[in-house]
Amino acid sequence: STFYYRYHTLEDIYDWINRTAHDYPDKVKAILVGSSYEKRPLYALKLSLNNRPNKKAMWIDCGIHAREWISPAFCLFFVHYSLSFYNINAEMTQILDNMDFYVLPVMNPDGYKYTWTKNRMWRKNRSPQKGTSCIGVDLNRNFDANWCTTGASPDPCTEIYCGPFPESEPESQAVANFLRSHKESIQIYLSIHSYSQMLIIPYSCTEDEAENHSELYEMVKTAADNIKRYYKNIYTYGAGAQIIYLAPGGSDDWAYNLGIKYSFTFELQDRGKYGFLLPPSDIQGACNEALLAVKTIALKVMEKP
Ligand SMILES: Nc1ncc(C[C@H](C[SeH])C(=O)O)cc1Cl
Ligand SMILES: [Zn+2]
Ligand SMILES: [Zn+2]
Ligand SMILES: [Zn+2]
Ligand SMILES: [Zn+2]
Repeated sequence: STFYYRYHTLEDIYDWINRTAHDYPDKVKAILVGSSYEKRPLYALKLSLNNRPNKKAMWIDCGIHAREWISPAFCLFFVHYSLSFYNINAEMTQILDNMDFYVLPVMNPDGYKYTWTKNRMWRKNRSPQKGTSCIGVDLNRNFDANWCTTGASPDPCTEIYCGPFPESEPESQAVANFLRSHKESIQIYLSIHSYSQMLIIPYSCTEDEAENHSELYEMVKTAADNIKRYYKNIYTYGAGAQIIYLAPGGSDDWAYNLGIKYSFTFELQDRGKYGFLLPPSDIQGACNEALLAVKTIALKVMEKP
């Protein structure tokens, strides 16, 4: 169906979440992990296609930044692909027999709604701030990882506002709480963003190297090589502070420091031609590329002794 190759309103995504959980009651569970500032629910879908007990899990969040519409599109695509190709695609079957997935399709629903109704280029959440009419916190500067140092701003009127304190926002707090309470089973963290076609590993919040840097680097290099080989598209890869910018308070760095040693941020298509306004005709290609990177990383982690 063409459903997965179009962008969807927040309401349609909520309907899709409920329908998917309803249609696959023994494989998919909708977990309410929290709510947004404007009291919209934050649902994560737990995919468990093989009822082998105590499987490790991968966490994937989408839509932390409102204008990055390809991100939620990938989360929907990924859930659909997993359910449709289990016992059909060998690699996906191997992964799903070994690993559960937690997929949070829209981490910033208030912001996402706002991009459909008021301002397509909105990035932050929609929480009002004291002493100013400026709205919103950059949720990817609100996590407790070198919080609000160079690369974030204490000014609520900027796009990279870190918030009044770490985890000040209901959305970042919900994700941090869930990861804290599931850190024994969640082995891989992945946050989906756009644009610029990058596969980012820790750290972004400091120039220091992550302790398993060479292992993480090898994983994203292999993933980027696969994307080049199968889809003729170029993704750059490496530590955030090296390849994009020094920036603190990101979810991937925080998850890494929590102990989730396989932590990644993907920046999907494109490289600037359309940027955040990636046309629906490019959704399929962007999602296929991201899926290949997810498979590459999942298989590498499974191979680890
Ligand atoms: N830890 C991080 N990982 C990735 C990024 C890049 C995204 C790209 Se939109 C951002 O700027 O929030 C930023 C940070 Cl702070
Ligand atoms: Zn029913
Ligand atoms: Zn739980
Ligand atoms: Zn982003
Ligand atoms: Zn981005």
